[in-house]
Amino acid sequence: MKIFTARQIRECDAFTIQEEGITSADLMERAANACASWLQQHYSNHTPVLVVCGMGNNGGDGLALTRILLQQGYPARAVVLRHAAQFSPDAAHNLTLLHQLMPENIRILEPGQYLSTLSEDILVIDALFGTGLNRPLEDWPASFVQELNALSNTVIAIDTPSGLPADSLPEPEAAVIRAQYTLSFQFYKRSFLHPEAAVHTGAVHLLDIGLSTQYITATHTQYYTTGAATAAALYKPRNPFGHKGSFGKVQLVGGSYGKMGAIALSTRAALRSGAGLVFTAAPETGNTILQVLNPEAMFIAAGKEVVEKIKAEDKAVLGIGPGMGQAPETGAALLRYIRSANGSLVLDADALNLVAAEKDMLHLLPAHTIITPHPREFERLFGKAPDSMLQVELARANAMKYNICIVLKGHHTAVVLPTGACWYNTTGNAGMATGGSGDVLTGILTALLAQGYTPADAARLGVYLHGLAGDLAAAASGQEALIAGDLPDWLGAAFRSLSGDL
Ligand SMILES: NC(=O)C1=CN([C@@H]2O[C@H](COP(=O)(O)OP(=O)(O)OC[C@H]3O[C@@H](n4cnc5c(N)ncnc54)[C@H](OP(=O)(O)O)[C@@H]3O)[C@@H](O)[C@H]2O)[C@H](O)CC1
Ligand SMILES: [K+]
Repeated sequence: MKIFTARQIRECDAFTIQEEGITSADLMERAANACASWLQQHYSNHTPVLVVCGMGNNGGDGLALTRILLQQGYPARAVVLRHAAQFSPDAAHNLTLLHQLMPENIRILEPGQYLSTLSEDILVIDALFGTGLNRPLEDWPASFVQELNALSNTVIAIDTPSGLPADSLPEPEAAVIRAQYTLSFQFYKRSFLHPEAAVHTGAVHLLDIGLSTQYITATHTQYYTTGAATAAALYKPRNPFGHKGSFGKVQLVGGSYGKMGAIALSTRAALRSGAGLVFTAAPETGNTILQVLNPEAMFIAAGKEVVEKIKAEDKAVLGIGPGMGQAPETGAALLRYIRSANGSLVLDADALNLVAAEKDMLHLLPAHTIITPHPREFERLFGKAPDSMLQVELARANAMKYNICIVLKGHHTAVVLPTGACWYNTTGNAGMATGGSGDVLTGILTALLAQGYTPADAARLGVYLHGLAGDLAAAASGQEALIAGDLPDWLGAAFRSLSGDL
């Protein structure tokens, strides 16, 4: 799904209005009705609702919503902050309609006025500012938001939590609503996909308000989300006439004293991701444990106690790094391999730390190599960024510079392609923030490459499947109990969901 900027969303609104021959007030009515339906599904009409409105169109949505809720029997009230000289035309129109229906349920707050005490059972709807926010909140609106945040009431934000920009991240101390839910129209706003915003958005629900598909299809963006539809489109069902030679050869390289488990996890994940043949290349000391853990995989001695040589089996796709350690012999072996490599390749963990220590290696990476850093490994490779969105921008610059795919791991892992396109993943949960999760991802990605997926497709599909396996595992055993070893066991169900078979 495409992610648009606030400016593009405004254009999309205008395009839709023109295309359908409707008024902007009609579109606002549609938006307010979508919110009302969501609320109806989740809260009975005995729930007291306070809609806190601004004077722009976000406030207009809030005023229209108050009217619709009143018509549905909710005890709903609106307060409007007089933060500007005038209302937007559609907000003014909806203020009039609400006034005609229930004038006593509207209160206008003048600058410096705050809500007096609010009973805890009141559901607060935040319709102060949406995508029209054009600067950080200051003075009265800022302290008003801080005051709302201090209450224990449930807060539901309309379109965006007020104070949160759509296309950038706020300063850490900025006044931004903390909502339990955000009901956002049609699109993710880019900021929602970054961890700094999660505390403000709460759970995000996208409400379809029928914006123009023609505009959406024709409009360029470099930012996307990978959801179920994208993943299903990327998936290539297994050829029923295939044999083990048809599904590729995976060779996972890594392991060292005390870290054989990492490469064992990658191996298991590759086995569960459809690879025809899987080899584990690890130090000899790991032979017994690795063969016992994954009897389906073949063992290759890559050194005595540490990885000293990396040699690809015929036509194998390599995934290098899990548990590999950073011994000098290992670094030298990696450099030798990368100098000669020309096929698909995944680099993770210690392989990335070795590259970070010898940055010239970045220039030697075969085209479209997939690297899978977590934010700290990323920092060692490419330097620091002030926030996670600027870190993605740094990733885009480096993916284009080195012609590689960067899988920047996080809450919404960003898959950054050599074209500069960035795909935010939408599966996964905090239970997966546990040792070994990344090793599993390396196995999945390498197995998909071996089966002929392009690096861009393998990266997006692999990250999605990894997160979905985590979601299924967490649904079964809870996030706390989730361990990386559970993930390969849920890959089968994750794959099946791609063909609608779940
Ligand atoms: N996306 C859709 O499909 C639809 C969206 N709708 C809703 O419209 C808003 C966007 O409405 P817009 O009028 O463009 O903007 P806002 O209501 O978010 O805010 C504009 C007003 O806020 C003032 N402003 C902006 N920043 C600040 C600030 N930091 N402090 C104080 N005041 C601020 C601005 O005044 P200026 O001083 O800048 O002139 C405006 O008064 C979108 O989010 C949806 O909720 C439509 O209803 C339908 C479809
Ligand atoms: K809002």
